[in-house]
Amino acid sequence: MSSDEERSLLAIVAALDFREIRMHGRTARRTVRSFGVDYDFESFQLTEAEPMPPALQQARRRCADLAGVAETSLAEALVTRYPPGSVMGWHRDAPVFGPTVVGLSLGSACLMRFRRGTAEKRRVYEVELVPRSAYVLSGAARSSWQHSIPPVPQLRYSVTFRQLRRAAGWQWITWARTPYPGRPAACRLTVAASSPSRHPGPAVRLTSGVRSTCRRVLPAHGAVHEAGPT
Ligand SMILES: O=C(O)CCC(=O)C(=O)O
Ligand SMILES: [Fe+2]
Repeated sequence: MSSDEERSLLAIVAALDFREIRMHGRTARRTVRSFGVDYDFESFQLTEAEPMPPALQQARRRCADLAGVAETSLAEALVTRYPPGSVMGWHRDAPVFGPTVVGLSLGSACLMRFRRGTAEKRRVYEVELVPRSAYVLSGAARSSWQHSIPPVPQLRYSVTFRQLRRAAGWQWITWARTPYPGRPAACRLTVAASSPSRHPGPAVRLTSGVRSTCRRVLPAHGAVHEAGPT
């Protein structure tokens, strides 16, 4: 995406009416706005949201091309506003969403961290997300690795495009009630066949089309906690 394209998309995104997120009884510092589908972080419920404005549909087209999926399969656009110092805690995207997630970064750079494994064996990797770039999370990077955003240095926006695991009907709402440990078999990952020691990091495809292996960071750097309502 060019600087001009980013500027015009930012003008639209920055003017959106963002809403607060309450998770585990606390209000996160980042705020969000959903299009297409709305996901409630506390009740794990999906509801229909208003359609994406044309500028987001255009961005979705580019992101769908990058990921090699049909643009209409990216049913949700979640716009997140990160004020300086705000974070996104460790998570995997809910199993109600499909196998491919595409994220677009706007405004300023941040890191995205990845981890998996139990505490003593845990490895943490990170990639830099530069503004105007997009990343694709699929395979194990989507389903097995957790990801987080450590405190962002400056105001940043992201647009996360996600598929619904079941496009038709509303049966998947019951899946959304099942948090990760008990997620249905259909949500299991396609783990890369490569040996974990040779390819230890998650394969995250960035805009360049290069499958980059993330840089490993010390486990101590992996802690990202939701900041309080300050
Ligand atoms: O800010 C980002 O790009 C990460 C967004 C994310 O992880 C999510 O929306 O689930
Ligand atoms: Fe995520």
